[in-house]
Amino acid sequence: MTINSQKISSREQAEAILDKYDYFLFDCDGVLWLGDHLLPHVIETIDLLQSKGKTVLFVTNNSTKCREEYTKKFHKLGFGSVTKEQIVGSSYATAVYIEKIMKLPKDKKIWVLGERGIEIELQEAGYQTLGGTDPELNVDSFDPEHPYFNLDDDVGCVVAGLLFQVNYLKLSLTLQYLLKDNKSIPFVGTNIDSTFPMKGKLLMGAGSIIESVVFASGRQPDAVCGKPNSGMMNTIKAKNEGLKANPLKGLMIGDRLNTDMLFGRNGGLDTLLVLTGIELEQLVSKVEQQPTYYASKLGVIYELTQ
Ligand SMILES: C[C@H](OP(=O)(O)O)C(=O)O
Ligand SMILES: [Mg+2]
Repeated sequence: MTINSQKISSREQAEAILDKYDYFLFDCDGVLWLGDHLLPHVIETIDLLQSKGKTVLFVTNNSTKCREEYTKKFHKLGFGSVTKEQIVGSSYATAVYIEKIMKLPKDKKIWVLGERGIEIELQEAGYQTLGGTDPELNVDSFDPEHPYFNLDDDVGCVVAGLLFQVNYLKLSLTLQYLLKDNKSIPFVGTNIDSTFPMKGKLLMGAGSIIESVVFASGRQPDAVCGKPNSGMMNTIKAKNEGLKANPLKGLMIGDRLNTDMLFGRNGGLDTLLVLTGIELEQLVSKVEQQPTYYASKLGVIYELTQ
């Protein structure tokens, strides 16, 4: 297959990108950073865009942090001016979905298989969460008599996402709620990423955690809210009228084809794949739907324009 995607490797190409787009949507893991390791010249690239008056948004599928915690991470890593309003995470997208689309009544509780980010966003939306990071669940040995096995009849939704503190009890309790009431409690996933990029390694992604309870319960999630779900794009467009009116003024930058690139394309935006995370250059020519552009890393936009 031929490559239709344009590789960003000259000053003219980088400047053309700066001229053409008003909205820059950035994926985070694999684009800006790998864990706490900042990728080269990303701060300079973001500063360059902001100095030109571009709208810069951060759209991450990583549900382990809420928007508030991401703001702190941005500041700690040296992105001085980033605000909570610029961040859209899959944990926030999940809370928006449950509140606005599913319209789960606020007196219902939500069982969480995941980290703090999910709990905080759901609590900010007005829901009481169960499970999640409750220290009661961090046990070394499995006890089928654990009090949590007295299932709470007020649980009206199960949310599953990326979990670092995985254990048998948390997975088995999630299974109980997925099977409860003839499998009728709504089941929502944060995102489908099979893997998670860490410096030089591929780790387990949220999708792989979710798949374990999918397999055990024989159920598929009723919704998965992160990229490429269009609900997340609609949330962004609702707050950015110019992007809604003219999606081609937007560029989605990411490191994964089946989430970031699909999300941008489905939203009507152009796309830029960077090769610092999940995908390798050889793949660009092999996929049917190629990104509009690709680049070795995000920082080339800054480097080529200096
Ligand atoms: C890796 C991904 O985060 P993102 O790349 O969307 O920031 C995820 O947490 O599954
Ligand atoms: Mg990524």
